[in-house]
Amino acid sequence: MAQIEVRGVSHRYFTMKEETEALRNVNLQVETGEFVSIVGPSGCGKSTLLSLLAGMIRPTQGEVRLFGELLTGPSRRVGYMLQNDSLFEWRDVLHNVLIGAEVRGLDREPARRRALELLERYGLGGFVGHAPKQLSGGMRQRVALIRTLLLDPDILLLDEPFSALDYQTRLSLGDEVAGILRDQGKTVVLVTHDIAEAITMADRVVVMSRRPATITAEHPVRYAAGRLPPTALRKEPEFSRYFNRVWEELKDHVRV
Ligand SMILES: Nc1ncnc2c1ncn2[C@@H]1O[C@H](COP(=O)(O)OP(=O)(O)OP(=O)(O)O)[C@@H](O)[C@H]1O
Repeated sequence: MAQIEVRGVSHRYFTMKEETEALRNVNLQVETGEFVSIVGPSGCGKSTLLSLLAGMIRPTQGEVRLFGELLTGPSRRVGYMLQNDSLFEWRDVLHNVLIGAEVRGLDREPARRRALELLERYGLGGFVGHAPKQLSGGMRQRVALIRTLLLDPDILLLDEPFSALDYQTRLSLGDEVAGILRDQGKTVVLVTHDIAEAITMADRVVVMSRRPATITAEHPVRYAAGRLPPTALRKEPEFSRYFNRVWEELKDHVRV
């Protein structure tokens, strides 16, 4: 059984002024432990698809099933990470990581121990008492990821988590995050504009059309499978083959 099942999903937004058809008949299955990237032209409906998976909105048509059950609202088994790290500036790193646990009312001491363990394990052990503003952009995103991991979700939804960062930081954080997520064995759905990032991080790349978006192609990335960090995969001979294949698929949907 697939962990995520999107069946015949269409979504329209209604405002006072207009109606926007964001998604049309989207079908997608993601297996347990799989890492799927979603690429598509700007404004096509990628974030809408993630919001549906997060249970924050309901589809106008079709259904989303997680773990075999119809999704009717946010699930505790799903973590969501956005482009903006949304750290609270007045809380130190540890207390930012603990925020979700507090909201959920988890026991303080075990949560604190696990937070410290994760911070240590992923290179932030020396920054526990720092304020977010004392950290680099890449470190802040790592804190945001650890905050999400603390709640131990089975599924992680990542919406352009690196796009606010400069290119070098983006590359090295991509390596770190890919390593952390493989290490944690999570099911991941990553939305990105960056084809290279999509190919080198995921087991499968899903291409969406322009709005109303549907899935036009899926490319299993057979050479990756967590074998090497994303930056090393960029140097592999198969990389450009996958890149061109995805770009060929995508370019007709991109308007300049
Ligand atoms: N809350 C909303 N109300 C009305 N329209 C919306 C809402 N959210 C998104 N839309 C519209 O739905 C369409 C799809 O938006 P969405 O944010 O899902 O696209 P995207 O592919 O994630 O965009 P980007 O590539 O810019 O991040 C866009 O036309 C957007 O303006």
